[in-house]
Amino acid sequence: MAMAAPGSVCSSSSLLDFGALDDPCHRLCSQFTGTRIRCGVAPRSARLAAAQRKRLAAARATLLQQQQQIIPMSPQDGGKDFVTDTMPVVPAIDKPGGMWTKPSFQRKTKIVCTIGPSTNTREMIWKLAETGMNVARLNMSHGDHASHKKVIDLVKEYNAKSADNVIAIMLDTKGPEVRSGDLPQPIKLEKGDEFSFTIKRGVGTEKSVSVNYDDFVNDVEVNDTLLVDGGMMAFLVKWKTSDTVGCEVLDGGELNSRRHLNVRGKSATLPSITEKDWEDIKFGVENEVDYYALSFVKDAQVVHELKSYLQKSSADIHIIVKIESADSIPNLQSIIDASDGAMVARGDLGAELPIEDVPLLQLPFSAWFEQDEIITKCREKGKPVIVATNMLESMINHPTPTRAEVSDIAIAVREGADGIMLSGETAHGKYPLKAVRVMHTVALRTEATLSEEDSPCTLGRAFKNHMSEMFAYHATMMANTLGTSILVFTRSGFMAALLSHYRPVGTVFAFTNDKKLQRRLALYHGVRPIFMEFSDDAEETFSGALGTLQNRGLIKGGEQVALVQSGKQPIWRSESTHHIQVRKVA
Ligand SMILES: Nc1ncnc2c1ncn2[C@@H]1O[C@H](COP(=O)(O)OP(=O)(O)O)[C@@H](O)[C@H]1O
Ligand SMILES: C=C(OP(=O)(O)O)C(=O)O
Repeated sequence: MAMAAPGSVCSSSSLLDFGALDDPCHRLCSQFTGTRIRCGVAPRSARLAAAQRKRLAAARATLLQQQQQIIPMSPQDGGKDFVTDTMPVVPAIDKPGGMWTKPSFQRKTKIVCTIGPSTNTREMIWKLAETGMNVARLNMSHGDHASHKKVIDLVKEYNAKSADNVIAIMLDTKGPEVRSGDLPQPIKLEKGDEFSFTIKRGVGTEKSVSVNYDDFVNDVEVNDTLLVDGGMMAFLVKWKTSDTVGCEVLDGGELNSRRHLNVRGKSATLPSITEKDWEDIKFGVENEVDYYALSFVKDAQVVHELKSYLQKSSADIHIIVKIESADSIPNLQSIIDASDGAMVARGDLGAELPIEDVPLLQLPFSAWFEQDEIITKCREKGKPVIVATNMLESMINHPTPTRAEVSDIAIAVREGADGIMLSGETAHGKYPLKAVRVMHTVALRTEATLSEEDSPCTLGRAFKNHMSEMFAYHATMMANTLGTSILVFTRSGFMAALLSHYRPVGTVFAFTNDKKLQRRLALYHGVRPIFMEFSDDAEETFSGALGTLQNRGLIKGGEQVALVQSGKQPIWRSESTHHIQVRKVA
């Protein structure tokens, strides 16, 4: 039975609609309606809670078993290594069209890969995608439009050819970042050496290099500490003139071309969206990217400005705000409210703030779930969060990660990040595929250890008022209890994002008739987006979706699945309808 929404009053018995009824299913779900409330409200009895925990553990064990069967392996990464030593791996299977294995859809935390010289070919884009990349990031601080266009076209070609995988494209703006200029060759500097940074163009000698930002000399004071690449090298400012800043080297090293420059504790006074950024944003509109990662956002105003530009351009591109500037911290909440998602850009953040503050700032992305206003926004909008930078830094040059890097990934997964990001590891590293595979495996392992209690707190004031949230919540609880996947049918992505936010144990298969939405959903935690044409007949759509999953080996006959249909744009009725069913796959 379906129910009318929003605003209609419903009894608990009308909440759930079972396509293929069976007794255990009925029993479990009726236990749920009205009683399965976490976040401060105790379960009905300890016995019930223990039974539920047991069921969840069993569901997780089954899922993990399935996941272990489909760990991807690229030909390049073939052979034994630490991953194969610890987990069963299915050998690569050659498929027509150069696809040699499926990525594991069941990893919930998504992997964002920066594309650069190591990976900007057709072969590498394919391999990254098949190894586990979910989002391809283009860093506009490097390369030109022609090289980024080539990558966009390759990702689109992959998406068009891949039967069951889709990659989102994220354009990361350069932003008001301060960088040193090009150098003919790297400069070696030692502690105590004198070196200067100048706003004069085209300087690149043993003693001085250009800086791309004219107000640099005004922003910097004598005795400031200047950091290169977040602290790889450090300089003490000793003097300045109208165009040059003279420094003494505190921590030496090798200075390469176009390196990040930060003044410890200060943000540059540049506008958040520079002229170059507007050019790049326009390029993103023309090439229909899925996300902008907006650099150095200091306040919500800049997000509104970009949104209104996108609206005028009729461009449906979501904005991920990069939190990387000291100035953004006091405005964190309004920035997040204005955005479609956020990135903890730890590189610049760790340079502008004391480095020991960075993990504390990463924390609020999960702690937000306990902060009323932000949890409400997250729940209503299901905004994704990406943790970025240095996650597998040592793998730029080495084939295995450090233990600390593995722990860093595990922490981000436990904190509930939607995405974890690779930068230099995939852009210019020696082992891009191995890095993706390590991320994949560590995320998968960590997710398998998380209990339902680690999911974000769910019930609050929005629950009482918002029909979609209530359905997303109950669908999650129901699917968790039964150990099922969830199928959601969505035209706007809203219900899929809500379900993702509730972090169900099983995969959320999000069926959509919109290819752009399909790509966008690739970033959302636990969501496996699948394109399908919807029929006017709901039953036809449902059986088509179940058939697709069965044909692809994603569900098996006899397995139960939960079906959820959003109320905003129902697939089979003209009036607004919400619907949850549990079905046994034929
Ligand atoms: N499109 C590109 N073209 C050339 N090099 C790139 C590109 N994207 C990334 N890189 C290289 O990979 C490094 C790491 O990527 P990322 O962390 O995104 O850059 P950065 O830290 O410089 O902002 C960059 O410093 C640059 O050397
Ligand atoms: C992701 C980051 O930004 P970018 O690499 O673009 O400087 C960062 O600073 O962590």
